[in-house]
Parts: sequence; structure tokens; C-alpha cells
Amino acid sequence: MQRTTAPNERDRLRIAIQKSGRLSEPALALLAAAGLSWQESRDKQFYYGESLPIDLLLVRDDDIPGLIADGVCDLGMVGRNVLIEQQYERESRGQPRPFRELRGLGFGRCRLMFGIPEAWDWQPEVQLPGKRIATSYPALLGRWLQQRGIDATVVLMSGSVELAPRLGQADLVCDLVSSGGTLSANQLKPVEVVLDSEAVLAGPTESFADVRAGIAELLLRRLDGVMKIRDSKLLMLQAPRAVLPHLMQLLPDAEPPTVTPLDGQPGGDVAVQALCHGAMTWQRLEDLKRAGARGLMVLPVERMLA
Ligand SMILES: Nc1ncnc2c1ncn2[C@@H]1O[C@H](COP(=O)(O)OP(=O)(O)OP(=O)(O)O)[C@@H](O)[C@H]1O
Ligand SMILES: O=P(O)(O)OC[C@H]1O[C@H](OP(=O)(O)OP(=O)(O)O)[C@H](O)[C@@H]1O
Ligand SMILES: [Mg+2]
Repeated sequence: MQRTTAPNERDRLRIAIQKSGRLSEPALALLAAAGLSWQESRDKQFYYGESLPIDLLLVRDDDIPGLIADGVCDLGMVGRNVLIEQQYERESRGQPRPFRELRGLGFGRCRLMFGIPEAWDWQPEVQLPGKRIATSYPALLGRWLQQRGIDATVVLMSGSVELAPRLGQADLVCDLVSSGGTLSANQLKPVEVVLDSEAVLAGPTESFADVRAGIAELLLRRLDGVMKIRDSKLLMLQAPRAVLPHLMQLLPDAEPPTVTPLDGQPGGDVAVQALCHGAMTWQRLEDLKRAGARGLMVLPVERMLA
């Protein structure tokens, strides 16, 4: 028998992701690593979840916070820059905050920064009053200016912001920066960070009151596991128990290790197993060997469930 649901209830979870852009491929890869699989619709706008009751809606990234606010989607993967911009914009219109960041996802890293002509010094309180600043993030920039009591003109542009000073439309910019290549190609230099951004998992401020609560919890647990093992390796070695404290000093990014006495060696040799989160280079292994470790092995971690 088919289950009947109230308009705002669903028995499947719906996640909005960017249809085409910088966040599309890494978002799909992360969800696939968490064990999701889909059947794609012909127009590639809706992916029906096969392995779990989780469907994907593929949209423009700017629409994702609004889709969550309207309850059309339950979760979304979007840049923090877009999420906070829309939150500030809603707040300035006196609307309550209908979405929140649940997790940083570790991809799409960039920074919203001021870019100024290469010849300028950076003295914002002195320089910015009366200047024209080109940006696609008027609410984020507006709040930054307001907090410092600076009165400047915000010139709204939806793309190619870095061109504005060359075209005479603005004196400086406030735009996303990653490598800094776009700024320097336009004779601008990055000077101050307004927001550190990455892709985030966003969800509603209120928790789900139906079956979606359990599905979302399972997904979050899996995503946490996937993100935790991204740069993780399992390090195995043997060593005299007495050198263990020194070995652990050489492994500041390791979780507390499992230490097991070696069979037939009551004198104190142990086997050590530790989850490490940094790069496990040859240099680090050689340092550990010099400190008394032997039989060193670095193993990839495939899955993790806390
Ligand atoms: N240079 C960059 N390096 C890394 N991440 C970036 C960079 N520029 C933008 N991003 C992040 O990627 C997100 C998506 O960028 P993209 O350029 O694909 O968006 P868009 O052009 O607005 O796409 P859409 O067509 O969906 O509206 C940005 O909101 C930001 O969080
Ligand atoms: O510091 P960089 O590594 O040069 O990256 C920064 C550029 O990347 C983004 O633009 P994108 O390439 O997405 O084009 P857009 O102007 O159409 O948004 C951003 O808006 C900057 O222009
Ligand atoms: Mg967009």
C-alpha cells in the first residue's frame, strides 16, 4: 500500500547539488564514496537514489539555500560564500534564518578577499571611504564595511568582477580568490580576507520530524567517515616499549595508538597500530626507524564508521 504523506513530509531525503560547475564533480564523488548510487533522469536534473532513499536535485548553486528554505530540498552542498551571502541578505530583510551549515566538506576551498591595484598600500579605514568596490557578494561586503563604519559604494557584478577596475567601473574588488592568478592577471593584489570558504553541507535550522531524520543521520555518519579517512593512513610498526613515547612525538597527527605485546617477547617489544592524518613520507618513516621502530608498514584506509 502506498504511504500517504503531508505536503512537507517525505519518506526519502532530497539533496540539492550544483548541476554544472566547480562543486558538481566533487559533490557527486563524495556522495558516491558514502555509498550512494543513482539512476539519472534523461535531463540530468534529478537522480533517483538506488542504494539508499536519498535523491539528488541538480540545480544552479545560487538556488540551493532557497530550495532548503522552502523545504523543496532537505540538504544541499554549496559554497559557504553563497550560503552566508544569502543568510545575510535574508537577515537584512528581517527574515529568520531558515538554513544552517552542518559540515565543511573540504573541497571548493577559496577566500572572499579584497583585491586592490598593485600600487596601493592597504589602509582600509583611510582608503575605502567614497571608493567603488565591485563584488558579487554585496551582503557579505556590506556587513564588513558596516562593522568598520566605512561608507563606500558597492558595485554589483555577477561575474568577471576583476575586470571592473580596468574598465573604470570600480576602484577595487571584493571577490573569490584561490590561486590569485585572476587578480594578478588584472594588475590587482589580494590584501584582506572577508570570508574563508569551502563547500559545505547545508540543512534546515529545525531537525526533521519524520523518517528523514534517520536517513540524514546515517548519511552524516557516512560522510564523516569518508572525510576522516581522506588523508588518513594506518601505520603499523614494532618497537621496544621504552621508545614508544619518542615515536608518538614524531607522530603528532596520529590518533591514540593500539599497542599489543608481541608474542614470546615479554621483555617489552610491542606492535603498534596508529591512524595517522598527515602525509606519511619516506622521511617520516626513516625518522621513526632511527628512533627504534622496525617492520614499518603504511596501509590505506578504505572505510571508517565511528
Ligand atoms: N577559484 C576557485 N577555486 C576554488 N573554489 C572556487 C573558486 N571560485 C569559486 N569557488 C567555489 O565554487 C563555487 C561554485 O563556483 P562556480 O564558478 O562553479 O559557480 P557559478 O558560476 O555560480 O555556477 P552556477 O552555474 O551553478 O551558478 C563558488 O560559490 C565557490 O564556493
Ligand atoms: O584566484 P584564482 O585561482 O584565479 O580563482 C579566482 C577566480 O575563480 C572564480 O571565477 P571563475 O573562474 O569560476 O569564473 P567566474 O568569473 O565566471 O565566476 C572567482 O570568481 C575568481 O574570478
Ligand atoms: Mg552561481
